This record gives sequence, C-alpha cells and structure tokens, in this order.
Amino acid sequence: MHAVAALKPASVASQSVSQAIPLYSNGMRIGLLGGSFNPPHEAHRAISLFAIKRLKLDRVWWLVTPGNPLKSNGALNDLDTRMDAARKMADDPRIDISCLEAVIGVRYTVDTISYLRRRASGLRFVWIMGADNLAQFHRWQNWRRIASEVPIAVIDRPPQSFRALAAPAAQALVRYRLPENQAARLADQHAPAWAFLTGMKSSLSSTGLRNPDGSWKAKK
Ligand SMILES: Nc1ncnc2c1ncn2[C@@H]1O[C@H](COP(=O)(O)OP(=O)(O)OP(=O)(O)O)[C@@H](O)[C@H]1O
Ligand SMILES: O=C(O)c1ccc[n+]([C@@H]2O[C@H](COP(=O)([O-])O)[C@@H](O)[C@H]2O)c1
Repeated sequence: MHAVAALKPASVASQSVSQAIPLYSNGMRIGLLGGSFNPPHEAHRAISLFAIKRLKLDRVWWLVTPGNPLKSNGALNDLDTRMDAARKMADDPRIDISCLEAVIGVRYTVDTISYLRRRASGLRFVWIMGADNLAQFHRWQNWRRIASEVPIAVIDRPPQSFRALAAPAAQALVRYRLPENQAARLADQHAPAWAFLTGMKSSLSSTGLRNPDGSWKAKK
C-alpha cells in the first residue's frame, strides 16, 4: 500500500497533502469524479459504482471542489459540510472522499490532473463526468490538455445526451472515442481516449435538492 494515511474526517484546513490523497497501491485503476457535491446525492454514488463495474476500476475518488471555476458558487456550502455529507452518501469502501484541490490550492481540473500524474505516477486514472459536463467541456481551462493526459468516461445524463455528443469537445475528440463495449479497456489506454457509457440514467441533481437560498432541502 502506498502513500499515506487514509482520509480523516478532519477539517479541511487541517489536512496535509498526504491526508488528502487516499490510500492506494501502484497499478490501481482509479476513477476521479470531480464535483461540487452541493449536496451529494444517490446518482453520484450510482454513477461511481456503475463506473467501477463498467471500467473495471479499483476505486473512485470524489474530488470535492473548493468551487467550480465556471459556476458563481455564491450558494456553495462550505467544503467541510460538503465533505461530511459526501462521506455519508458514498458509504462504500471503494469510494474515497478527497478535498485534494483545496489542500494543494488548485481549482482547474488541468492542474489537478497534472498534480496527480506527478505525485501518483503508478496509478491509472480515468476522469469521470456526466454528459452535462461534456456539453461544456470546451469551456474548461486547457481542456485539450486534460483530454491528452487522462482517459475520460462520460456517463449519460438525460436530457443531455444529444447535446453532449454534438458539442465541440466531443466533435473534436471523435476519433478517440472507444466503442462502449470496450470501455473496460479505457483505463489502460493512452490519452486521448474516451467512452460514452449508457445504461445508467438518473435525473437526480443537486439543483433539485437545494432551496432557492442555496440551503439543502431536508430529507423526507
Ligand atoms: N444524475 C446524474 N447522472 C449522471 N451524472 C451525474 C448525475 N448527477 C451528477 N452527475 C455528475 O457528477 C459530477 C458531479 O456533479 P455535481 O456535484 O455538480 O452534481 P449536480 O447534480 O450536477 O449538481 P448541480 O445540479 O448543482 O449542477 C458531474 O460530472 C456531474 O455531471
Ligand atoms: O477546470 C475547469 O475549467 C473546470 C470547469 C468546470 C468544471 N470543472 C470541474 O468539473 C467537475 C464537476 O463540477 P460540477 O460543479 O459540475 O460538479 C469539478 O471537479 C469541477 O472542478 C473544471
């Protein structure tokens, strides 16, 4: 086993870099699910387990962002609150919760990926995102570099499927798309490589679980 202590439910401010990187062994296949998790919900868990199965991953790390660079983040709950809620929601030994980006002081995914490739070069990473994010991926900082550094798995998310696959990034990367029935090979591919995974459709969203003032709706 490599690097470091497992994630502790300590306050984000008190975490070291090694506490923010989950336990791993070299050669492991790790899915990275970046998100606001404001709040975390069942679909985050479901797509993680779906990705573990379809991509033959060992783990999925939820990277709880200090703030999506494309969102206003005014109604974003604090990181410790989102981390705690994420731990409760994930509830599976194969899903780890990390605030690595806050700890190393980055917000852009390109920086997160570069950091992890340097720091944990023995791991095989796959970036996981819902189809809504593929639809706007061309607006991310250095998105072409992200695509050239890490394989990407896109999870279908109604009603975004058509829009996502017609969007500029999907079009630009079309020749690197793996047929869905070969998705289990994605983690072994040299980037650029991506796959669009169907078969798990959930219309759950954090937006639907927030009140207009940004607070989280009470669970029924
Ligand atoms: N129902 C879903 N189906 C597929 N992917 C999802 C779903 N919900 C969230 N995701 C993906 O999980 C990642 C983290 O999502 P995020 O924390 O932003 O939740 P969200 O429900 O999309 O939030 P919001 O409604 O505030 O935009 C993103 O890549 C997002 O596309
Ligand atoms: O790097 C970027 O430019 C960028 C732009 C938009 C979103 N992201 C990342 O995409 C992930 C999903 O964000 P969200 O808010 O849709 O959950 C999260 O890890 C963000 O940091 C990254």
